[in-house]
Amino acid sequence: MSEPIIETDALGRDFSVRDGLRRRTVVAVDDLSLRVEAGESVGYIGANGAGKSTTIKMLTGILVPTRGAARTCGLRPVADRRRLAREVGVVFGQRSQLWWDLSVRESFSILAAIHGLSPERERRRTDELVERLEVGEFLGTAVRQLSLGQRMRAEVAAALLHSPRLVILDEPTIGLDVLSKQRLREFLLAERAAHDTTLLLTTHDMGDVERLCDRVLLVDRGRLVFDGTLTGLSRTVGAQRVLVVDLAEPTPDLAIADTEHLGSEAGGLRQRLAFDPEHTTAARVLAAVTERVEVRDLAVEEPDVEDVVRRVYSARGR
Ligand SMILES: Nc1ncnc2c1ncn2[C@@H]1O[C@H](COP(=O)(O)OP(=O)(O)OP(=O)(O)O)[C@@H](O)[C@H]1O
Repeated sequence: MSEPIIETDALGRDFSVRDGLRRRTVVAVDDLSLRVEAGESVGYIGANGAGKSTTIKMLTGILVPTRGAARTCGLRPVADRRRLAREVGVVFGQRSQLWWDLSVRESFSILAAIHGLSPERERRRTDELVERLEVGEFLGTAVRQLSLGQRMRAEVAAALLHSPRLVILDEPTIGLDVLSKQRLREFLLAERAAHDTTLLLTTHDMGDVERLCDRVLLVDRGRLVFDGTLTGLSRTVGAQRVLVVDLAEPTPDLAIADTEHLGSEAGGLRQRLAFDPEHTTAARVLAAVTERVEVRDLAVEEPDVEDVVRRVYSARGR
């Protein structure tokens, strides 16, 4: 087997925090052992404070581990941090890595210089990313004047300019509208297909995980509690789906076998019914509803990551 892109062995990190007059140790990450192969796309998920950012910081050499070891792209993240920067691209959804007062084009040129790209490679790669991320129309605009969607496209292009083998994205689609999310996801999929790029992303958006990731790692209180596919994760907790029905007339709360009534809106014109896909199907629930009342419209909502995570946590006695 070829060398993994990420490999950790019992990795851990503690923080000492002030608690009144005393100091207390917070175990942010503990006993984390995992292996991510080249070309994989992995969703790293967990509730707020589970330890995702701390893991990413250790993998990229920003934080020194308290215990254990990590290798990223075959390098030691802290000791080889400068070499590692050439292999990894990082995108933070909530923090800009671009120069606020410079234009997007100028930011790209500086990054190309930092990474030591030849003029030819810089031109080719910039052209490719500008076209595929549709950045051209605002290349000359100062970063601070961009909309969130434009800025995220510019951030992603900047992080990928040096063609990193590993791209780490921390909440890449947060705050984006549906269309911008979709375009960003399509781009990432195409980039992965074209260059066999490895993706590691943290997100609270199920859509990101569903569309982009073939593997999910779930952390709880710093520990890895699940490693597998999204379907496998949903199955472990019997994740629910929700059928939303718009009815022809106001209707009292529907009581349908194998469903849980989650709520009604507009005096019963819209109702939400949760069901477990292991026990019934959307079609069967819909059939039972249409026996009682005329259905005008419907939608099936997938469980979101938060919901799945909550269920895993409650199954673990939290
Ligand atoms: N610099 C720090 N000093 C003290 N405690 C910290 C520090 N960084 C993180 N922690 C603590 O470590 C734990 C894990 O935090 P971390 O930011 O890694 O979680 P996260 O999963 O990324 O959360 P979020 O989804 O909110 O970003 C939390 O309890 C957090 O308060």
